[in-house]
Order: sequence, then structure tokens, then C-alpha cells
Amino acid sequence: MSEPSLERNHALDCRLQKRLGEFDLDISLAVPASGVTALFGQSGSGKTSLLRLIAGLDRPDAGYVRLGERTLTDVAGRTQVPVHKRQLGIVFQEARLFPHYRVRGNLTYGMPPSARSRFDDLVTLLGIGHLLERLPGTLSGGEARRVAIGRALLTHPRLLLLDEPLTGLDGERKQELLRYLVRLTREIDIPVVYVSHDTAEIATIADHLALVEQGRLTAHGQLDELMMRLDLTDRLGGFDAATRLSAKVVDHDSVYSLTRVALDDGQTLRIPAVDQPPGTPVRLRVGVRDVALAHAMPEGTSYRNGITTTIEAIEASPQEPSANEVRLRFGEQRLRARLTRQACEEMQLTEGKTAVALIRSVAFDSRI
Ligand SMILES: Nc1ncnc2c1ncn2[C@@H]1O[C@H](COP(=O)(O)OP(=O)(O)OP(=O)(O)O)[C@@H](O)[C@H]1O
Repeated sequence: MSEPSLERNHALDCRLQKRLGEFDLDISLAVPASGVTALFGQSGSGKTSLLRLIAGLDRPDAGYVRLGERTLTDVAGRTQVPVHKRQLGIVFQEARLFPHYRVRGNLTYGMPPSARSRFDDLVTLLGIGHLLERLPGTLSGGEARRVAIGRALLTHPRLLLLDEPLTGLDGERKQELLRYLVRLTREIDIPVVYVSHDTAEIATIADHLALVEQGRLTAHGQLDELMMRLDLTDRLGGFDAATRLSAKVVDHDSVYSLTRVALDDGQTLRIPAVDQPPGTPVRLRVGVRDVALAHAMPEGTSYRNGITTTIEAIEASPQEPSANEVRLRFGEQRLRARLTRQACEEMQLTEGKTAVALIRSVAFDSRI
């Protein structure tokens, strides 16, 4: 098996083959050195099997795993570094805490002295300070997982592996843990591999996406870029075709409970109030159906937001015979819209033309 060259900006490189009964896994994956990489795929596509091979819990039939310059697995070279020596923080669906140790003991178990200075910050970040003297049996599912994540991080890992960390939690607990995870992954300088089949969860937390289908990696890259790919609309359909936009808070309008945010080319949008000071980066989500196009900003409309864009591509929607997918560019950012083919024809929309994208204010979700 030939090995692709090791790229320096990757935390982890692997090429793994494994036969599991009838199932055949054959995946090459490079995990970027920063941000959250989501492994996304249907149930049974091979996400957990891949994670177990990376973690060293299973041995591949062929291939290798490298963490930076370090080889963790190499079948040809007969290398298989044991799980606890891999410098990986691993959190599976069940928290797997030591039942007879208090939370504090669970957190400090295996903690190197160098991590002591980070203990207080991490406990605060995960909101588990009030739980330190409790036994795991008295914790809720979400609390136990926060402790498990804290414990994994205090071992000084070079990569954090999270396997469906929100599974089994109810709606409110799920949102709460997701908020902690988003904050945590922004603050820590450790790359994260995040396994999930929940598109809303991934859209909230992930920077990169690896699409796993039937034991193969079928698409891989920045999530925002993949969501712009019209050819993936069907397979990423669960993401409810949308664009994620990065913006910065400019100011607030307390009378109407709106916040004005600036896009990277200076154009501004009004979104439902976000409780963040000016200058804070926010991520916005705009559904493809929440965008309309006009030749110019119309008068007397309920649309509050118009962005001047250039039409980059127009393609027939694979999902709706009556619709076209339109990709628009402004500055360095892009936006997708789904319009009827009839509207495109009547407005004579063609690639390269200027169009104003009209977006309903209420269509924005800020990233927690
Ligand atoms: N030890 C095993 N023996 C036989 N088949 C296995 C074994 N382990 C996994 N499989 C099969 O491999 C496939 C991939 O399983 P895997 O758990 O990796 O999927 P997944 O994408 O993580 O699914 P889910 O989202 O449901 O957790 C499944 O068809 C599973 O039945």
C-alpha cells in the first residue's frame, strides 16, 4: 500500500483497512491540526470502527496511524502502540468513570504534574466545580460526560476523540453539553475528531467534515466548503442545505432586539439579538430556502437584509425538479440559494451577473 506524504499541518494521518465480518473498511484520513473534524455518516457506515482503529483498541489488517511525527500503528512495521501510550483523549458514549472515586479523583487519575495548572480552568470551562466531591453514581448523564471529557483533557492529549458524546441525552441536557463542547473546542488548542450522525450537532460544532459511506471516505474538507458543493446536496441533505457565514458583532438595537453584524467584505446584516460585545465573531446559518434574489434592493419589503453578490454557478437541484441551486459570491464568502427554475429564467439570472440576496432576519442562527 503506498503512503501519501505526511503533511505538516495535519495532526493525524492514517490509512486503515479492516475486515469486520461482511463489512469492509478502507479509509485514508488526514485530520487538520486545529479545529473540530466531524466524522459523519449513517449508522453502520464505519465511524466507530475507524475511531477504534485510531485509538488502538483494534488492530487493522493493513495500514498505519501517525500522530504528528509519531507512528502509533504500522502493520507492515509491526508497530502497535498501546492505547494508554498514544497521547489521545478518548471519550466514548458511556462516560466510563471509576465508580468508587469521587469526581476529583476521576479527574486527577493519570494526570501528569504539568496539567495541574490547567485543572481549575478546565473545571470552570466544563462547569463541574460543584461536582468535585460527588461520586459518579450521583451524576446525570450530561454531568458524567463533562467529567469524562475533563479527565481525557487532563492527560495532556495531542488529539481528542469524541464518539457521539451527546447520544442518549434528552433535548435540554443535549443542548447544555453542546454549549460546553462548543466553548471548550474554541478554547483548547487540541484538534478534535467528533463522531456523529446528527447534522444539527455537526453544523454547530464542526470546522471540517469527513463523510463516511459504507466503509469509505467519500468527501473530506472544510464543512463550509462541502456545503457549497452542489454535487453533494443529496448526500449532505440532512444538513438541510444551508450556508454558514462568519461575521462579527457591530452593535445592538435594544428597541427591536436586533444585532448588526459585519461580513468580511464590510456588508452588514441584522440578526436576532446576540448577547455578545462588539467585535465578537459569530457564525450564522442561512437555509437555502431563506434566500431570495432581486436585481436591486426592493423598496417596501419585509426583507431586512440584502447582500450584493455575484452569481457564481447555477445548477438544477438534484432534490427538486422545479428548483435550481444557485451559488453566490461576495468578498471571500459564498452563499447558496434554492430558487424555482421559472424564477431564474424570468429574471434571466446567469453566471457572472450581480444579484442582491434577500435574507429574512429570522433565518439566522448564531453559533451558540
Ligand atoms: N466485530 C465485528 N464483527 C462483525 N461486524 C462488525 C464488527 N464491528 C462492526 N461491525 C460492522 O461494521 C459496520 C460498521 O460499524 P460501526 O459501528 O463502525 O458503524 P458506525 O458508523 O459507527 O455506526 P453507528 O452510527 O450506528 O454507531 C456495521 O455494519 C457493523 O455491524
